Amino acid sequence: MIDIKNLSFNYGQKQMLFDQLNLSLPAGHIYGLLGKNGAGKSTLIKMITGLLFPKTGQIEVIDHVPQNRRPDFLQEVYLVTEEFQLPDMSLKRYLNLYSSFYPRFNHENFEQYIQEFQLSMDDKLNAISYGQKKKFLLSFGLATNCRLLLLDEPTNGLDIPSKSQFRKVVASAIHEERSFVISTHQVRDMEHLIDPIIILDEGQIVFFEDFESITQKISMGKTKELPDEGVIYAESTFGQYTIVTENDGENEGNFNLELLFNAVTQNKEKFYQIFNS
Ligand SMILES: Nc1ncnc2c1ncn2[C@@H]1O[C@H](COP(=O)(O)OP(=O)(O)OP(=O)(O)O)[C@@H](O)[C@H]1O
Repeated sequence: MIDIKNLSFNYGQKQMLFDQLNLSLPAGHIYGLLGKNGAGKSTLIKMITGLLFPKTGQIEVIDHVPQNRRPDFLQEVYLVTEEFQLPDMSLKRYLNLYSSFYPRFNHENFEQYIQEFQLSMDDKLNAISYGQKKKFLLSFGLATNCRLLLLDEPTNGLDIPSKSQFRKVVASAIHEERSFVISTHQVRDMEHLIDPIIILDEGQIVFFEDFESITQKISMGKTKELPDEGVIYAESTFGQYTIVTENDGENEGNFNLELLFNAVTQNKEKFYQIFNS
């Protein structure tokens, strides 16, 4: 669905943000795109949707070159950005105007989603809160039935109950012809939703693994004493250590996405070795 080859990109005269980046994302998954501030997640998403163009290399998305921005590409891609502006009109009017750009827009689903998020068709888009606007955009994006949905920090601004509603509606909307890419720092909101996990660091994809292979190859746990050997990464918290070790095959173990992210970004070579041996 997304094929990126040897992508290089920099803003203006700045140093390279991506240097020969390669990434291939088949359909049917909810990809989690993680990275530190400034790693380039939003930039990569903009390139996938054709809002920014590569300096060198190729990007192919749903058999299209995104930068051509052809209508038959745009009707298959929906991007919910972190910051956005909505026109001064009701949900109903917005729906009447914009749903026709998406040939498979499902009005019934849209109504289910906004009901789930406790919005009303008569709500005015400029008279609802940031979190409510976000819920509206998520509902609209999911209901487009487009093949690629990109969500940049989708749970920012959502209250606690809405985060689980978000997980529920997103999980219900994925199928094998569709892909979602979710870029986020809110890793706790995404546990058990995003799979595979992609980590972008210093211009490269440093980690790209599915949940099954992660839990097969590494385990996470707590201990009072740090073992002499076998620890890939450790964090000290409240008088004990949370550790990541190679899985010896006996451990079912807990899974903690935040710990995985910290471990990978601090010990890239070791993770590369474990997952590529
Ligand atoms: N319009 C721009 N002009 C110049 N530099 C930019 C522009 N937009 C982003 N950058 C720079 O590119 C780098 C990547 O930015 P980007 O927003 O893609 O990162 P990110 O991973 O999404 O960060 P965050 O997690 O903070 O949202 C940063 O160093 C940023 O300063």
